[in-house]
Amino acid sequence: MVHDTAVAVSAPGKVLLAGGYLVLDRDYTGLVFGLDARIHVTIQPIETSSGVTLNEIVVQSPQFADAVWEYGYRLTEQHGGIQVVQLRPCSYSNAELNLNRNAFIETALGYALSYIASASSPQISPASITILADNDYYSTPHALSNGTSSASRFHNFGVPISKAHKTGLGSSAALVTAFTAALLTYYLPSSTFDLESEDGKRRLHNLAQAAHCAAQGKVGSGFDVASAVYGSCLYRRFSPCLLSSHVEPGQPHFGTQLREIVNEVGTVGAWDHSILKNEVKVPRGLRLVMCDVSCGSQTPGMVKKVLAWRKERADEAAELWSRLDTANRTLAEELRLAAEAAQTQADEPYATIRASFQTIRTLIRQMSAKSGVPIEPPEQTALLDACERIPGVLGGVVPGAGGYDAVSLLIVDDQVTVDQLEELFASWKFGTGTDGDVGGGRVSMLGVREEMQGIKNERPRDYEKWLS
Ligand SMILES: Nc1ncnc2c1ncn2[C@@H]1O[C@H](COP(=O)(O)OP(=O)(O)OP(=O)(O)O)[C@@H](O)[C@H]1O
Ligand SMILES: C[C@@](O)(CCOP(=O)(O)O)CC(=O)O
Repeated sequence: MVHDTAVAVSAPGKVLLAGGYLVLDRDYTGLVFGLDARIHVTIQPIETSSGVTLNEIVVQSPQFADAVWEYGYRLTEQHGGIQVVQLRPCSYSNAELNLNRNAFIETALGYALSYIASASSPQISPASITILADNDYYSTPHALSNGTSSASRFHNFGVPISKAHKTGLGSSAALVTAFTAALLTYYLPSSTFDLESEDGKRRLHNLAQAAHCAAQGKVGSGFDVASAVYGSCLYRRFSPCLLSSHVEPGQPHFGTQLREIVNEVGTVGAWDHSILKNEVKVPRGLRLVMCDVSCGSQTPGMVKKVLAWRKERADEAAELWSRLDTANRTLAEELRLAAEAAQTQADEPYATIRASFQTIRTLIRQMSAKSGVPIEPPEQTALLDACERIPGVLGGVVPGAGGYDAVSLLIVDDQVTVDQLEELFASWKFGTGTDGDVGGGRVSMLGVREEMQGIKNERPRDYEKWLS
């Protein structure tokens, strides 16, 4: 049963097609595509038959086992914001509760409620929140991901989230962004917050970045949250110091400081990130494809190692990054020009796009060799080379941080090309990687493609079947 006041919001996943590592530095941009795998969040009042209301917010993710989190909340003194505390269902022991914490949900809830209390009213009514993730965020049975199955739109994975194999589409960023947007829309009057407005999106972006960084315990570039809000874009990061100027949640003044940071007023002032949406296009008749290389973990500490190389060999790194940045921006530009051209080039269609992919890959392999980090390891080189031999594949890269997790391809959007890729993957055996735990995995195409739109208001009734 969906309540009249219910709110539903969805946010897309991401792929950083070009600009991995460079985007950590404000001198460079990242070419990020939103993906049409979304995380959907619905929020509605808790119905109590007895009329007794408790200060409780229940969050559930019904596709997973043990995925119910109950929170109590209270307004702290001296503008410390709203403190949320996970409640322990009677049947749980303390040990079990520790296992069941969800840092992304808990942090996003604390940050959003603190902002709401400071920006509007500290009266927070009890609510029930349901999270639903499109199936491609996690490795699923083959039939599900290629859409040939009649299975549920939101597959029941039947395992705890920690046991589900992620495909790297940025579930935590899409979750934090959709979750924050749903809370702001539900609790704030529409005169104070409107998701459709530029100002609403900007405040959502700032708040979701703050919560996501706090939950993951580090300040990354934020390209994933940016694309969850804005969809595909050319992204330049915010200065990390913007988020180091507030006290911890619950401490005096946290609520006020958070509101000032999000609203870009007070001592911190305006955020300096940039989002260029019009610079990013995919020509008609082409599409992005994501391939899940389910064959082992990514080497931990890749970012640390690349940055250590950059520090140690500053001149070498600066020269390489400058060439890589030019190649990345050229790819974005070539895509945009081809998308805006009235007709495709007759003789050698998309030759410049193909060349851009090749340049990027060459430079990434140089960065891999110089830094000793397997960004495009030999196994991925072999896979990408094989994909690129298919005529309808214009090019491919190891996206984001690279490694052994995934490849992204730009292909001609036709069945022949998809069939040829499926055929290639059916017999492809991924080789053994350098860190010992990689090998023998299969490659599969996810059912996702690029998505231009970011955060979106949805109709709560569309999720009725999955709400308890
Ligand atoms: N459907 C979901 N329901 C509730 N929490 C989820 C859900 N999906 C992801 N999460 C939260 O996000 C965490 C995974 O986030 P993490 O940043 O490790 O991965 P990711 O964002 O998917 O990966 P990547 O950055 O490689 O794209 C989970 O441990 C869980 O806390
Ligand atoms: C290496 C980095 O630039 C990209 C990581 O991307 P992904 O999580 O592999 O999609 C890190 C960052 O931008 O925060």
